[in-house]
Amino acid sequence: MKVLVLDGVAEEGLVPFREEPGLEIDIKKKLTEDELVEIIPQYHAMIVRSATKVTPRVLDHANNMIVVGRAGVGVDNIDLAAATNKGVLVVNAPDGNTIAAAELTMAMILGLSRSVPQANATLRSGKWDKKAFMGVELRGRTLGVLGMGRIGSNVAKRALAMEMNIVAYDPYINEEAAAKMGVKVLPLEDVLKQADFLTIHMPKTKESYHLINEKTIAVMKDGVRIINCARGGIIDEEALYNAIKSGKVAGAALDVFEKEPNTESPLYEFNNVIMTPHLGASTEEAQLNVAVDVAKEIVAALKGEVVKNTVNIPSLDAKTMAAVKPYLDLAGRLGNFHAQMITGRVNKIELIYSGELSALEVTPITTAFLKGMLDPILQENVNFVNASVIAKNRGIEVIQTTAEMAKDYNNLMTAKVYCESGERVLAATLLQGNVAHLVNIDGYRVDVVPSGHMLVVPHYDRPKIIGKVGTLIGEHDINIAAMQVGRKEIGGKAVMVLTIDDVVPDDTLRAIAQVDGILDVKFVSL
Ligand SMILES: NC(=O)C1=CN([C@@H]2O[C@H](COP(=O)(O)OP(=O)(O)OC[C@H]3O[C@@H](n4cnc5c(N)ncnc54)[C@H](O)[C@@H]3O)[C@@H](O)[C@H]2O)C=CC1
Ligand SMILES: O=C(O)CCC(=O)C(=O)O
Repeated sequence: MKVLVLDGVAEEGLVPFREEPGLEIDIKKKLTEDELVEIIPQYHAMIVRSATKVTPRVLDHANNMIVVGRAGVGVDNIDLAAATNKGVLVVNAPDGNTIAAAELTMAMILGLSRSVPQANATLRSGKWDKKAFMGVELRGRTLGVLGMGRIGSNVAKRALAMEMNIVAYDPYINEEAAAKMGVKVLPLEDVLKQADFLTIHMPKTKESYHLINEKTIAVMKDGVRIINCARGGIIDEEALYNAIKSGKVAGAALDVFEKEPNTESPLYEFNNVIMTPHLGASTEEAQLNVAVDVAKEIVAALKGEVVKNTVNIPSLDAKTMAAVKPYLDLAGRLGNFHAQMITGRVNKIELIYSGELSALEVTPITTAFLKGMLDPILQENVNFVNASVIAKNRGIEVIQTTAEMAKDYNNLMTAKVYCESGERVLAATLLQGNVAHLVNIDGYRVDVVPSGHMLVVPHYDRPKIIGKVGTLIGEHDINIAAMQVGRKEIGGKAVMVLTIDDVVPDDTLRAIAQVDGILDVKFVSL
């Protein structure tokens, strides 16, 4: 398999690739979208930092791509919807550069409070100008933190050591944990009102785009200083320009910009604005950390192992993964079995998880069912990443419910598929040794290991029918390995499941279907 490494990801961090036999690494600096589109089909994985834009067009050509890794936190340069649709897993390395970004933020806060870069520049131009650089102390001043995640909380911790008061806004934060740290969580407006320094540490999303704008700046204290080491676009740069010009904002420190690279901006006009070229993660330690972390994740993804930091599918910890893993195979088989039993458009899928299963994280099991069912039906590549999206895009309603009791079983997965030709129900359980057993077909009890070639034959429960089917199969030299009949009442409808050693030719299937008393015949191969 081939891995493409872009954007100057630290080469010394790529050890996990070099230790993996059969992986080839291509390291390239910067490619245009056209260049990327041309070479991308040959790669199975790719690592980027923030410079490369992984656009829908790039992904559209990434026909062998399994995983895209971001050596860092922010994945706003990767089109997640396009990656998911294409079935490409996106992983990041969210922990490795936290301290680097938090320390740059502290440098920005201190730089703003004491005008270090400006004083340095003035001195170098030959002026000993003490009067121009009267600073302010941080001790006793209030730092407003917007976004109290990994970086925000590390900034708060460091600012507390500088005896600042910390107020924070984060709608998704655990207030108790923040309070224990000595941070007061407040509504946005209160944080804006109280902050002497305001620092941003949230992702750029629809909600956070231009969160700092003319209106929110108007709420802030006169003389506030604003720091953004998170993402460009969270601050409306025009509104910031006007607020600095009017003196409302006493200073700003920006590591990130709405458009990057950014070498020209009206903000360059002001001496009280400090700007750095997206250096938050640029420490030797952070770059080594993120490269190692993302390379490990990519190796795991390529080997089909548990991946921790998935961005476009929910990640599972090792314990949860171990619990659900045997059911993924069962669900995949059940889905695939269904795909071969139904005819016509599927409208709705209802999955009921009973018994022990009801206590598990069942969403990945649902995904495994969808993959098992949709993969044989659709032309497009269906995998764990895109199975749910594909179902949704095709208007298939997927309902998953749980029930504590599973009647006669410790665990039972029941899959009801509603399609144009009606409703079909299959139920399966895991018995000893984690072996999947199909235990119900359309309400008829059976006990079949869903594997290999099978014939499912609904029929009337009358003498000679089973014998005729056996004869027809035998005439084609096909050996029957096992047979099961499920019926609800004597002489009513029944279902026969034959496990056979070979593929049954179409003309034999037609001959079986014509036997008097046979209602249908389906050949299922797993
Ligand atoms: N300048 C640079 O080189 C670097 C920038 N970053 C950026 O810093 C940001 C924060 O990174 P981490 O702390 O690692 O992420 P994180 O995911 O640990 O924390 C983000 C926090 O923001 C909160 N949040 C999300 N939407 C919000 C909203 N609308 N309002 C208020 N809070 C909101 C979340 O609840 C979370 O607690 C990211 O945008 C990341 O891309 C990260 C590393 C380096
Ligand atoms: O890779 C970098 O230099 C930037 C890191 C960053 O912005 C992030 O991790 O979100």
